[in-house]
Amino acid sequence: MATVATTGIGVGVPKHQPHKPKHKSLFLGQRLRTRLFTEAPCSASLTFSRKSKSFQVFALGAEWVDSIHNLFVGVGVGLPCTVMECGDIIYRSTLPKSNGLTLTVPGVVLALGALSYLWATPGVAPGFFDMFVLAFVERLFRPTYKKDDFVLGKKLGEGAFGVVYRGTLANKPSSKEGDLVLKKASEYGAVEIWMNERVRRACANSCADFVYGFLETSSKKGAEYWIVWRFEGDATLADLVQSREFPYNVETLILGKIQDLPKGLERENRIIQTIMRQLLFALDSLHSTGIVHRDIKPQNIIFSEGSRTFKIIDLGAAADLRVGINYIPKEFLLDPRYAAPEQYIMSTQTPSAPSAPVATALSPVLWQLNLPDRFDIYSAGLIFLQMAFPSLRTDNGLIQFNRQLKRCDYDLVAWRKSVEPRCGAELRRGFELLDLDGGIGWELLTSMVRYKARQRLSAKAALAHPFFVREGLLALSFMQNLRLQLLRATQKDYGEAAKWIIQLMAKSGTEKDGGFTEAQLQELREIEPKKKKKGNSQKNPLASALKLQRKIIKTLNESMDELNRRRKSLWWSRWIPREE
Ligand SMILES: Nc1ncnc2c1ncn2[C@@H]1O[C@H](COP(=O)(O)OP(=O)(O)OP(=O)(O)O)[C@@H](O)[C@H]1O
Repeated sequence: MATVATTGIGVGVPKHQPHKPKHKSLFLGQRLRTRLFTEAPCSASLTFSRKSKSFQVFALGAEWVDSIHNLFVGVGVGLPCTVMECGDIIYRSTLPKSNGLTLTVPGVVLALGALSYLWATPGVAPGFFDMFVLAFVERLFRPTYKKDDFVLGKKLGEGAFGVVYRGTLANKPSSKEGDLVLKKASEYGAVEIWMNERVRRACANSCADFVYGFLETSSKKGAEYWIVWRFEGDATLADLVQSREFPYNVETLILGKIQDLPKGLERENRIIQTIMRQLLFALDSLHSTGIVHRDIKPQNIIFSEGSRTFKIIDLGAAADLRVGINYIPKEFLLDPRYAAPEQYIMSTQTPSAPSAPVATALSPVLWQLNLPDRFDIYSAGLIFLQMAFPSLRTDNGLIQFNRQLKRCDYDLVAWRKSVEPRCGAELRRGFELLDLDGGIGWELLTSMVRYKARQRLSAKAALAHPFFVREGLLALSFMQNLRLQLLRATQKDYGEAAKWIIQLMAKSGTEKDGGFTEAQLQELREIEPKKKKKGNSQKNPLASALKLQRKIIKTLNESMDELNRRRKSLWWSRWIPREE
């Protein structure tokens, strides 16, 4: 029996027929059957007459299996006979022998396209595997805890959403394993537990070592989330940066000893490079799994004494864009000192994430449209600046810098031009540090701190930047130079090009042929920003209608957001363990 597989695009008689039937009626019958076999997406045994009836029943049943088979084999892109050997359906001996899969170029391209979509950031396929296999297995094997298993110690910090304590396991008070950090959190604790669980499975080394999280409800205190980590160390990057010894104090921590090198810019630059590399590495791992932190600042970067690296803490404001958790385009919980100018990680035009499977399926598209990871990159860039310029390490210094940068339209080069001629010794030293090795540090910094998210480097691209290659700009190899050129090319904003094309379209439009004429485009432009003018809406009924329409859409969006938020908080918070 020969197997024929089609998607049903091709219809009709096979292209080559070495043996035509002698009778017309027989020929028509043959056409009908060919049609049937080629139009239905099925595997068919091309046997004659009586058998074909029983085959039709089988064909319906096998339809699903075959549609998947067809997708990957790629048959059906074109007419049937262009993608399969048809042979002659009357003389079975001329039919090709079944030889399993027939690979075609369009089929391979289609399959590769589908695979790369499924694996593109934030990763649809790894997401399904993580949620339905890894999470499940983890739940079966991990130890569970309840509040009474812990003894609370010294308070380490108190934020708007929780209190953090040092603590120990009640049954192992003096062991290293018992050295813990516990956070008692409000409703945002649920998000933090979700993010920590995701991170533990996807990139455990990037964030503080998460132990367990659970919900405790009591009639007295109501609902409380408890989140438990291993104690990583005493110092955050904020503590270390504030020291007069910075960056030499970090060198001792990372290497465990003092280097036998003279103190100076070169050595400081190396230490800052190491800190930035570790921070970007942690960010890259987070972003690759679809999580955007949204609160990157020195206070949330802890030095892990065990691994001698910097790790990220406090995932309470993070958004998981793989499944849409904590992603509400118009809502933000930001530290204004480190927040990127856009304030939102997703365009406010993007509706809130729909149900989890839909959000997951669309996540690569939304990620590419918004590049939400660039929000964290801006914050990391500010940390780089603070490390280079001691005067920006205080709150006041940073706030003042942010004001100056805003005045320069977030253009670091313009900021430098405005402050450098009259700057003091400290600021000058910072510029000198960044100008080492042909200014490669400054180049990286200006690629991270930019107004437009799309123009900022991703964490992965930043890690590939020549700043992290020891030789510096002048000693760059051909390949490194090529990589730098590529980085610069990908940083370019193509928004202007898009505007130019629209403009061109507008110019080519005429009243007769359709398209926008320049005059119409001008009209549209006038409706846009000047609608705030008094009395303008009365004069322009179209503008009033647009305003009303926008208001309705806004209200609808807000209600949908609210509904989504409620629905979302239902499905995933079921995964958070509760104290029995
Ligand atoms: N795993 C850890 N190991 C050691 N110390 C930790 C760990 N996690 C948190 N800390 C300490 O606890 C402090 C507060 O932690 P965290 O930032 O998570 O709490 P928070 O309530 O969100 O605080 P804030 O709102 O101020 O950011 C940190 O600054 C750090 O000093």
